[in-house]
Amino acid sequence: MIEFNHVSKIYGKVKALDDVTFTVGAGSVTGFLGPNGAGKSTALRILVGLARPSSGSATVLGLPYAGMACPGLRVGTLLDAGAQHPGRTGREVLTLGAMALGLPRTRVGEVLDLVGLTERESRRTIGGYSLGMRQRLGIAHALLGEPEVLVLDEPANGLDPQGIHWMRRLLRDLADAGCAVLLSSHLLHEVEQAADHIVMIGRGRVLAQGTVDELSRGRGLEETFLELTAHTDRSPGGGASPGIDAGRGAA
Ligand SMILES: Nc1ncnc2c1ncn2[C@@H]1O[C@H](COP(=O)(O)OP(=O)(O)OP(=O)(O)O)[C@@H](O)[C@H]1O
Repeated sequence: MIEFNHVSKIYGKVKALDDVTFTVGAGSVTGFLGPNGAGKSTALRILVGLARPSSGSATVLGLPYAGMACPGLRVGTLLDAGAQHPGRTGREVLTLGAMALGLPRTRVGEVLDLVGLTERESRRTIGGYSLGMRQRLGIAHALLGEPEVLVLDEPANGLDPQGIHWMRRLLRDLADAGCAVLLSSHLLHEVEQAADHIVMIGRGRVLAQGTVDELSRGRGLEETFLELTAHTDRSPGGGASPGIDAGRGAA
């Protein structure tokens, strides 16, 4: 469904991604977990054709995203909920999206219901939306085409506890219906509760991957995450530790 095949990306002196290989299968919620600057957004941008890999390839449903006939119908994406036009109403954004995908306008009401935005909220301009409402709108937009694959970058940012619970349920239901969901986040507990598979990334490299149980190693995912990412900080003073087998788990 989603395949990263030895993807590397170099920006000047920064190796944002280094030989990243993993797969997200149908019917799975895969958490893409890593600290700030680990390379998560870069990987998702490459997946949906917004950036080119320096080497390797990323495909969705067996094809490069840019090579799909109408990717919006099969692949739902939410990369930056804050990037929506503040002067448009939520309903306008969704109506434009539905029209671009050749979908009936009735689909707008359906996705609004799915994400819990009311009719009244949908008629307000996005400039007045909370971040949580923008996230819901972004998810509604991603769901317009009833996609087989869903790619979400930090979708829980700004959601309150009820919102996070709702999103978890939604992603589970979508996966149970056969959707392949890739959920990028640096929020460990969000990913732990929403995902069945985890890919941990640090400093551009896959540090480990497997089921939540496999990576928890009987002591909790947080311990594994902290151990593997402790020395992968890209900020000043951070640096890779020779004690970490950065290739562990990479297929
Ligand atoms: N367009 C770019 N030009 C130069 N460097 C970039 C660019 N995009 C990303 N980088 C660098 O690549 C590295 C990975 O960044 P990326 O945004 O993919 O990480 P991330 O895991 O999504 O982080 P966060 O959780 O903070 O969003 C960082 O060192 C970042 O500064």
